Amino acid sequence: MTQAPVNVTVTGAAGQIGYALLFRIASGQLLGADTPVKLRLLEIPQAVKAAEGTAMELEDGAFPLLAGTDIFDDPKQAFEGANVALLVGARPRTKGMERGDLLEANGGIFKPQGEAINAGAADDIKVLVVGNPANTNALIAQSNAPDVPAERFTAMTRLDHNRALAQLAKKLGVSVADIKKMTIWGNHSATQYPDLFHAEVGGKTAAEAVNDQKWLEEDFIPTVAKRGAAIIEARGASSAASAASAAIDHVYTWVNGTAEGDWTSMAVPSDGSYGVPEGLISSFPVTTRDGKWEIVQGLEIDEFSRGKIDASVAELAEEREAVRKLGLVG
Ligand SMILES: NC(=O)C1=CN([C@@H]2O[C@H](COP(=O)(O)OP(=O)(O)OC[C@H]3O[C@@H](n4cnc5c(N)ncnc54)[C@H](O)[C@@H]3O)[C@@H](O)[C@H]2O)C=CC1
Ligand SMILES: O=C([O-])CC(=O)C(=O)O
Repeated sequence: MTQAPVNVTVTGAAGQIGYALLFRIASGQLLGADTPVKLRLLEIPQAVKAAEGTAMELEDGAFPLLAGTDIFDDPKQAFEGANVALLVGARPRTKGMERGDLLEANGGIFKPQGEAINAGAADDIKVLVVGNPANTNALIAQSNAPDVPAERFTAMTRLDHNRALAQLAKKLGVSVADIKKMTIWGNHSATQYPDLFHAEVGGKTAAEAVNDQKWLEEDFIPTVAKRGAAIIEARGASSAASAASAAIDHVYTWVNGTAEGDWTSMAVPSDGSYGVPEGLISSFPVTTRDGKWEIVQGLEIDEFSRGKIDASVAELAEEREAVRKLGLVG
């Protein structure tokens, strides 16, 4: 271990995603097998004891890369010196709810956390928001951290991206590793648009390889977009291990780069690309390199895709209006 440990702050550490996530971070899967990490866990006071139990188990894992675990119930302390922040802590939805129904309950969590990041995080801070509604919560945190470059705030659509890879691989009888350039556009909600017109499989676009517009429209898109609800229906609780796995993938790719000839999906602050209003945190195809992301430019968007992207972006604009009214963003 030659390098100084990277401070990783995880909120909602005693929750179900936290339980699946922390051990993978400690084992080196978030940042790489050569990077020691120091965990800073944030919980609400009532859940600190449970977080302490998880910290005991982390200790019992004897992870060579884990340089220590500290637990806080104060965001200011938890984000002090943070290099990476995973904002997971929020109420999950239950059967019959849409993620947007959580806006009021969860929105209030992300304003003080944005302020705490602004006040004390390290200069190279990278933030991933997982707590729902993830895109708009990321917008709230970002708007309350005016001294941190906006591009350091991202939200998670990697789980949707992974779901899209898995569904397509199953349909075509190929491995997920054979699929490149998958894109999720828009909001992490039922309006998201998983795009098969730019994804590639065996030298063709995925849409050509599937050659079945009815499946694409009536099966693939709704299956991916409503997978979270299907998991809640089956498990009685929302996705946890797959969400933790996607959070690991998101940060690992951000830090370590996308492969040549491929890209990933991340919800990032729009610069106006593809007609998405500036400032909305919307999912795009992105490449990453040297710890920075860039929106893939120049893709042709046909009428079908345009309609789908616009619908999801309109929902993001509505969510922004709603949190403006609640005084959570300027
Ligand atoms: N973006 C995505 O793809 C996904 C997002 N999610 C979302 O992630 C969030 C967490 O899900 P779970 O771990 O299943 O929920 P959970 O209820 O098991 O755990 C949430 C934890 O957050 C803590 N918490 C609440 N307010 C907090 C605050 N202000 N500061 C720190 N911690 C706080 C709670 O005490 C609890 O321990 C939910 O909003 C869920 O909808 C879940 C799956 C996928
Ligand atoms: O659906 C939910 O509420 C949890 C989530 O975000 C997902 O599984 O994609």
